[in-house]
Amino acid sequence: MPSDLAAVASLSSVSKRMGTTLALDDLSLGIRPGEVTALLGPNGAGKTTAVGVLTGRLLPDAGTADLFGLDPRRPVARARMGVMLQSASLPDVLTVRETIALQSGYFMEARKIDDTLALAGLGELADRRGGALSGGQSRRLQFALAICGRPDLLILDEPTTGLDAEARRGLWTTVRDTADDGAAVLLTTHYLEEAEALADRVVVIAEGRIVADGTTAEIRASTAGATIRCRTGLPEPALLGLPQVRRASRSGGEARILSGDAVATVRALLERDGACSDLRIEAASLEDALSTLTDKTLKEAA
Ligand SMILES: Nc1ncnc2c1ncn2[C@@H]1O[C@H](COP(=O)(O)OP(=O)(O)OP(=O)(O)O)[C@@H](O)[C@H]1O
Repeated sequence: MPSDLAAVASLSSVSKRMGTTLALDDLSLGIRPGEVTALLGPNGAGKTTAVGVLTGRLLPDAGTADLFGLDPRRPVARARMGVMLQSASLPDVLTVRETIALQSGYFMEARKIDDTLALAGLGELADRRGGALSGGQSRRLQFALAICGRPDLLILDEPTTGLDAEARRGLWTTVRDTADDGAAVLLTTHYLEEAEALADRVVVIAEGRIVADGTTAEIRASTAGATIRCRTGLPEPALLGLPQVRRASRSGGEARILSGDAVATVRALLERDGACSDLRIEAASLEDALSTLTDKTLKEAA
């Protein structure tokens, strides 16, 4: 449920250079309680860097980061946060239960170990040693470590990469429940279905800047358009030349056209190819909306 409460963590006009790349460019973002915020963007957009600054792992070159009103490097602020990064080393020799018990010991109000095991889908693996876990099972253990302390802020960097469909759905349920219980959740993801299923709010970034911020429906509407599919003999450049076309691709005999005005595009398409068949028009998907948004940024920057 979206909240009007003040942000528990925020970046204010943060810029951060990583090597030669300006990974964050004057970026401001607040994460609110009771809300799942999804950070979406293409590879290299700056998502992990934003998480790094928010969690105190990276220092901003300019601007400020704030975690529960404190510097994110302060242990007292970090104690209220659960984090699952893209990679983490887990103890090889401890069992899953022992690793969770060790981490839970740092928190005053940790969940019961059996509850954490169940929430992360690890009940049957409780006695397996860390070194014997598969990739997906290790991800589940990292998730367990992020949630075991009942954090007020849960940060998940691409949490479901490598998880099977059942584990992914289980994680979504726990993440949703965590936000419904009042915690703030920030997750980065490449999976649009994940943002659609989970997020109250989607923040799209490209080249270190925010290019859209709203619900998934708002983001789709902000690039209002339609996807046209049909069988046509027209080559890609001819499709791109039709009125209002933002992008076009062909696969086999089928063309897929993203248009800002489906009627104008289809009218011209039928004029140019009378043999066009199997014509279907759908509302643009979130994926189409995102590529339009991030493409636009790249073009404006060029
Ligand atoms: N340690 C580093 N040294 C040099 N450049 C870096 C470093 N870390 C990140 N970068 C660059 O900073 C930019 C932002 O990277 P970041 O990892 O934040 O992107 P991302 O949105 O998380 O990408 P992905 O979706 O691929 O995980 C990229 O161009 C990346 O190459």
